[in-house]
Amino acid sequence: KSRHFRWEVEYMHRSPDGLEGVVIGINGQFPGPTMRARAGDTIHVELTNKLPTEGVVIHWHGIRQLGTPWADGTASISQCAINPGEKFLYRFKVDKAGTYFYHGHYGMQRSAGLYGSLIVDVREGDKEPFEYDGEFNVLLSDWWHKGSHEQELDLSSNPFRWIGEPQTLLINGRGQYNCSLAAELSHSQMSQCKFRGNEPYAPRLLRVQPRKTYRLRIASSTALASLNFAIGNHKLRVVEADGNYVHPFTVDNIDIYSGESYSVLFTADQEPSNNYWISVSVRGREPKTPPGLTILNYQPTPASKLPISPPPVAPAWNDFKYSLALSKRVFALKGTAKPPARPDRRILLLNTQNFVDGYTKWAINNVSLVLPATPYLGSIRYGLTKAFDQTPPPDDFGREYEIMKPAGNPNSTYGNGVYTLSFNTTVDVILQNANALKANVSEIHPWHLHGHDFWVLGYGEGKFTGKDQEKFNLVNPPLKNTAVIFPYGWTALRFVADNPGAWAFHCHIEPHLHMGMGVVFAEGIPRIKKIPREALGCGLTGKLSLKNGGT
Ligand SMILES: O=C1O[C@H]([C@@H](O)CO)C(O)=C1O
Repeated sequence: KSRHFRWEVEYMHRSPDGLEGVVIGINGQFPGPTMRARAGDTIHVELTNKLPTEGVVIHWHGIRQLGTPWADGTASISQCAINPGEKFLYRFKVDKAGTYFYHGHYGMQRSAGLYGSLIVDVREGDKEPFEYDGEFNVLLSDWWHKGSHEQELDLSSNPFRWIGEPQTLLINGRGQYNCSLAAELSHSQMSQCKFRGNEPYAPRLLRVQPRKTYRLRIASSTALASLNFAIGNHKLRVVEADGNYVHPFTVDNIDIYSGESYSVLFTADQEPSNNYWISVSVRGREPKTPPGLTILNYQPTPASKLPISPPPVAPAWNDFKYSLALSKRVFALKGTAKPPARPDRRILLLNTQNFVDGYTKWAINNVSLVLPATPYLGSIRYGLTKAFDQTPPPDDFGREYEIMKPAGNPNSTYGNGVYTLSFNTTVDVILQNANALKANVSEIHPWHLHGHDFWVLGYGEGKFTGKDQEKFNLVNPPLKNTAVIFPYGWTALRFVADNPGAWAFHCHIEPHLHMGMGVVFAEGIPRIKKIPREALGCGLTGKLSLKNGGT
C-alpha cells in the first residue's frame, strides 16, 4: 500500500518548556506528525522547505532504504539539502515493523526540534510476538534556550564554546522549565507547576485502565542527553530495540541513548486509586537538567491527584557499570538472523577529541569529518573524483596509542571519512573509546549506522585486542542500528555491506557529529542504476546535470 504525506517544514514560535523559543515544525506541529504505516508499505512524503533562508533534509532513522539510498535524508551524503521554497519527494519502503522516528540531518536542525515518530505495524494478518491492550508513543528529546544557530556558531568558534547541558528534557515535545510537577515530593527547590489548563507545555498524561497491559514505544531523538526511563512502582518488559525483537527481559528502568528506540510492556497492576510518576533522567554526563516528568493516570482516578511517592530515582549518572550491565542484557529474539561466522574486513575506529588548526573537534582515526558540497552518493556514482579528497581514511590506529590518557599530540586533520566497502562483504567495526582532551574524561558516544542494522557482538573495557574476538557473541547478538561505546571501552559490531549507497556512520550526539565525529561507508554504488536528479542538484553533480541538458 502507498501512503502519501504532504509536509511543510517551517520555523515557529513555541514554548516547549514554558519559555518561548523557536522550533522547526512540520505542518504547524511540534514535534512533527506521527507517521504510521504497515510493513511492506511505500511512504511518499512530498516535503516543501518553508525555512526562508536555509536548506533542510529529513532522515528516516532505522529505515534501511533498501534500493532507495537517495531517500536517506543526509545532507552532503545521500542528497543535496532541499533549498528554501523547493520540494523533494521522499519515497521509500518500510519493510520491517518497529518503533522508529525521523529527524533533520543538516546542521543542528534536530536540536531545533525537527523530529517526530515513525511507527511501522506488522503486515496485515501478521502478529507481534507479544500481546498488549493499548500503546503509547514516548518520543524523548532535550531542549536548549539558546537557539540552534547560536549553538552551531558556538561549536565552530575559536576559542570553542560548548553548548552545555540542555535546560529541559521533553516528553513528546513537552517539558517544564520554571517549575516541577513533583516539587513537593522530590525536595526540589522549584515551585510546583500550576497549569491553567491547555498550556502547550503541560505534560501529556498516559491514561490507563487498571489491569491492562500497554506497549510504550520509546524513542530518543536527543541532541546530547543519554536518558534513563522509569515508571514508579511498575516493571518494564523490554521486547523490541531499534525495530528488532529482543529476547524479553524485565527491568525497573531502562537506559536509552540518542538514536535508540525500545518497546517496553507494562501492566497497570498497581493500586488503581493512585497515579504514578513517569520519569526521564540524564545518565552518562553530569546532569544539570532536572528530570522530565509525566503521570501514569489510572482511570477513573482524577489526573490531578499527585502520586503519593516521589518520582523514581535513576542510577547515578556515572554508574557506567549499571549501564553496561543493561546493554549486555539485550539479546536477539530466537529466530532473528544470525551474523556470518567471520568478517572479510575489520575496521578499528579510535574516537578522540582533538584540535584542528586550534578548533576543538572530534576525530576518528585522527580524521575529523567535513562534508563536501557534492553529495558522496552522486560524486561516487558518476566518478567525480574532484568532489572530495580520494585518500581513504585508515582502517586502524597506532596500536601503541594510549587510550587512558589525553593524546600526547592532540592535533588532528580534516578528511572525507569515506570507507569503500566491497559489495556483499562482512565488515566488523570495532569502536574504540579513549580519553578526551581533558585528563580523566572519557564520554559516552551512541553510534548510529544508516542503511543497515548491525549485530552487536560485544562490549569490552580498555583497549581492544585480537584476543577479544574470541569472546564475541555469535549465537544471539541483538540487531540494532545504534550502539554505545562506554568511557574507555570498546564495542564490536558486524554487518553485511549489501545495500548499495553512501551511508553515514556517526556519533548520534548532534554537536559531536557537527564537530566531525563520523565516517561514511560507500558500498555497491556502481550498481545503482539511476539517482533521481532532484537529489543531486548541487555541487558538481548539479553542474553535470546542466551539461547533460538538464536530463
Ligand atoms: O564535545 C564536547 O565538548 C565538551 C568539553 O569536552 C569541552 O568543553 C563536552 O563535554 C563535549 O562532549
